[in-house]
Amino acid sequence: MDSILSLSNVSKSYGNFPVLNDIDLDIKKGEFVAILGPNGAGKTTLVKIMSTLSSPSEGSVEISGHNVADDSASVRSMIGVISHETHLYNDLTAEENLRFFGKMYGIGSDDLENRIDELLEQVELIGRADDRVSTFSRGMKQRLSIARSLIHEPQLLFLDEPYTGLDQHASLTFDKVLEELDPQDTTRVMVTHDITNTFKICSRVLILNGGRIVFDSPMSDIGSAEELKEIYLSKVSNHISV
Ligand SMILES: Nc1ncnc2c1ncn2[C@@H]1O[C@H](COP(=O)(O)OP(=O)(O)OP(=O)(O)O)[C@@H](O)[C@H]1O
Repeated sequence: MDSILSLSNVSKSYGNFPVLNDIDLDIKKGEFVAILGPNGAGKTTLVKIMSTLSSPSEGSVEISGHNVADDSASVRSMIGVISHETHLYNDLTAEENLRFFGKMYGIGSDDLENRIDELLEQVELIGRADDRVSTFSRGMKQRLSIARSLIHEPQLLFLDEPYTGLDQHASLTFDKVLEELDPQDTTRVMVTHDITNTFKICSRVLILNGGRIVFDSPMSDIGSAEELKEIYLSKVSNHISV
């Protein structure tokens, strides 16, 4: 399998405070990688560095062979990010938001209109297409933000606690959206605290603790969600999270 994302000796400090320590990581095309870890382990910082939103203090990141520091513009068109921040315009309708982001990515008009309809169907907001985002609940904004992140069919999708704010039905809908992405077209990296769901949907699991990767395994080597929970506790129990 081809590598889509490589980190070499990545470290990050805020002032004198080290958050990530010497991370080496290679993610192959088609993988669905979960990043687990206690509060303050450095998960969001790692995803921000992977997705060009933050720079490492040391080391380098490559996406599809492009060095992120030298070529962030071409890299950004290949990636999508779903995080706590929805990056939506409140004064625009759902459809106008998606049209705005689609145009920003240079998607042609006919393709874009079809894509907007398809995504609004998928996240079950087609009935609210013409309503302003300011009238949406938090969960609805999160669902629209999921559609926004997929508008340009990114090769690499970063998800930082994407279930935040979603009710049970919306979470299941979102699982379906993720499942429907062709793994060969979209590699996924997800920060989450939900071990049971991670076991169900991810193909590889990393555990981050104290700014280091303390566990990295294909999910197929782990027998059950219970076993993954035990592994998690054994890997984080000796460390105090900050
Ligand atoms: N902009 C910043 N300036 C200073 N310190 C920061 C900044 N962002 C994060 N940190 C610190 O870096 C450490 C790691 O934070 P990070 O958000 O990456 O953790 P996390 O594993 O995602 O945690 P959580 O599970 O709570 O979301 C924490 O100690 C945090 O206080």
